[in-house]
Amino acid sequence: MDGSRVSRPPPPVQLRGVTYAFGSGALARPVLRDVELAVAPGEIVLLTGPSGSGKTTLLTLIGALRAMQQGSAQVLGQELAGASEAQRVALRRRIGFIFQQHNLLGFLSARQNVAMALELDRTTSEAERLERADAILAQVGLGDRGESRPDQLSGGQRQRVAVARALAGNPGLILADEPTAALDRQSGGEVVRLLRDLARQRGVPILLVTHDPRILDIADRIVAMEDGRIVPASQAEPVRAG
Ligand SMILES: Nc1ncnc2c1ncn2[C@@H]1O[C@H](COP(=O)(O)OP(=O)(O)OP(=O)(O)O)[C@@H](O)[C@H]1O
Repeated sequence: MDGSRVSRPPPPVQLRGVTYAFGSGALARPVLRDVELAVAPGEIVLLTGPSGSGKTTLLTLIGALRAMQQGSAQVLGQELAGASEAQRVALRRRIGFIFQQHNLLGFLSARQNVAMALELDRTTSEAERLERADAILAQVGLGDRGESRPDQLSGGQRQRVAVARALAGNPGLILADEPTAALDRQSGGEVVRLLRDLARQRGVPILLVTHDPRILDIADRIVAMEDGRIVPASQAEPVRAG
């Protein structure tokens, strides 16, 4: 048998020649230049680099939060170059997002915030969604705080609710943008270790943008960006411990 014809599933994220600019014409300002990056199944990749190097722009392209301009981005089997808005919306529903600020709704309880992520699943009742939310809140150590609103929780607890919400819909990929930026050292470390452990159990890959040198040890691989390009590890500026 010809082994070369056995088809492997494509990696969850495969970028080729991704180039992106803000503005147009003479005012066009390139922020991503020919980016090549792959994330393997279950892999935890940290994306670091100086402010303005293009990390967040890259993450929002992969998350189908903005339209591609040049190059190819295959994410969970969807090619994003030329994808329609409907295809991008459908892909976003298969990705768990975690942002710097927790982005929880202040007037909803923790369990309602998590259950909301399941609302797109029309096969489940509200009661079932809340039950699933309670189960995942227990996994992030907040089994007894389901009725608390975000303003009744600490920063670290809020971010753990955000982790629960991101995982609740069984995503195929987690994208996180500076998830520890608003947290102190201890709670930041706890949140990302929890995220890593839960993602590992489920085999979900993570791409996480961070400036935080204290959490680099959670990564399977660290990728550095400079001036819109991925730089080989040997050329990357050393990340200084804060
Ligand atoms: N909506 C926008 N319009 C115009 N320029 C933008 C826009 N968003 C970002 N930029 C610019 O694109 C460049 C890359 O920004 P980006 O946020 O991707 O960098 P970053 O590496 O994530 O930075 P940081 O670590 O500070 O968040 C920056 O120079 C930024 O000013």
